[in-house]
Amino acid sequence: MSATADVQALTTFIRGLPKAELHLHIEGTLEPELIFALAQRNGVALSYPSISALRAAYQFEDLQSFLDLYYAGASVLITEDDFYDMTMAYMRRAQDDGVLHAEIMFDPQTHTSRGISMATIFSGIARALRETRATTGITSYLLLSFLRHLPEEEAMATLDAALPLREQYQDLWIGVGLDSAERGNPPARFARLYDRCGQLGFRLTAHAGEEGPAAYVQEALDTLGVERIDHGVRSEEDAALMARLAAQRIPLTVCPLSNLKLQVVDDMRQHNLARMLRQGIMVTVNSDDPAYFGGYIADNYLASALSLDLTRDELGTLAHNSISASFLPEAEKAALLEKLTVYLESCKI
Ligand SMILES: Nc1ncnc2[nH]cnc12
Ligand SMILES: [Zn+2]
Repeated sequence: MSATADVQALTTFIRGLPKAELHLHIEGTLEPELIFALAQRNGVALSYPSISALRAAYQFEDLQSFLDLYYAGASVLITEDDFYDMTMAYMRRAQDDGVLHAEIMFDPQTHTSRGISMATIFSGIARALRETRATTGITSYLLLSFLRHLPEEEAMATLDAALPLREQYQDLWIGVGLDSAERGNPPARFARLYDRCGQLGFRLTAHAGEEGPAAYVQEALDTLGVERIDHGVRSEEDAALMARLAAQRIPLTVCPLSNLKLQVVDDMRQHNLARMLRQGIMVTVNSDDPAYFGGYIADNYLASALSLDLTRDELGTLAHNSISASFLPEAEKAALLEKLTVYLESCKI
């Protein structure tokens, strides 16, 4: 087979892999085309003259340089339909990439600070997720993410504003996360918030060890009590932590193209995804903010496979990990894992 045919076959294999996406910011799925369409619909002024000029600005030197554009892009989201359209666009892409279950983060503070109501945000996103579940069978959960560059009191107020909606969205809103600028904003600043969220029965995740040190991963586990770490790639700097992650099977939701675009790694061939996988760490592959980082989940699998020489068995393990590390009930996990087994068997014939 030619190299091109090889890549095509690999792409088809990856797209067909039944998988879960566990680290995805819905605001990070806003493609420039949709940003411009929504800006026009809502009369929002943008600082870029054209779609191509905006796309050309997607050159980031670190997390903060990305976040500045990401928050600016989210300013076009005003109405319930805007949140619906954004979410539907992502779910269509996820379906094309073989995603059977998605756990989606959203940042209410990015919107409530502009006067958008919590009800509008929930309603638009949830309508798209429920419609997708009904028409395709793809399931999804929502993780309400708090912005760590803002004070804990504001996160508490955000939780207070969202809680009255909990019952209405109990089929979707099952957990919380912590995102935004990591350096200088250690997890421990949100200990009281996480204590409260844990008591309320929410599943707990937090970004840690993306740009911040391995100590933040440890702190997210011990002080916040999270079950899953978003990113966690800098855990490798602490051998004892690595041993713990492996022994306790603590999932890391790794986002390879994000790490490349935000210069967490200089080259995909240096990414530690394969090393961690081969050390028995429960790594998963995800897209983070696909509209900004040049690829959805299948692109992340493919870039990792090509740069790190992942075998098809290893790609199967990554898909297996994604389902196992999800917050689905055990019976639903088992059903998805069965689909994965059948798929992998069918590829061997
Ligand atoms: N990769 C990332 N890290 C931290 N906060 C984010 N918000 C959206 N994407 C993020
Ligand atoms: Zn993220």
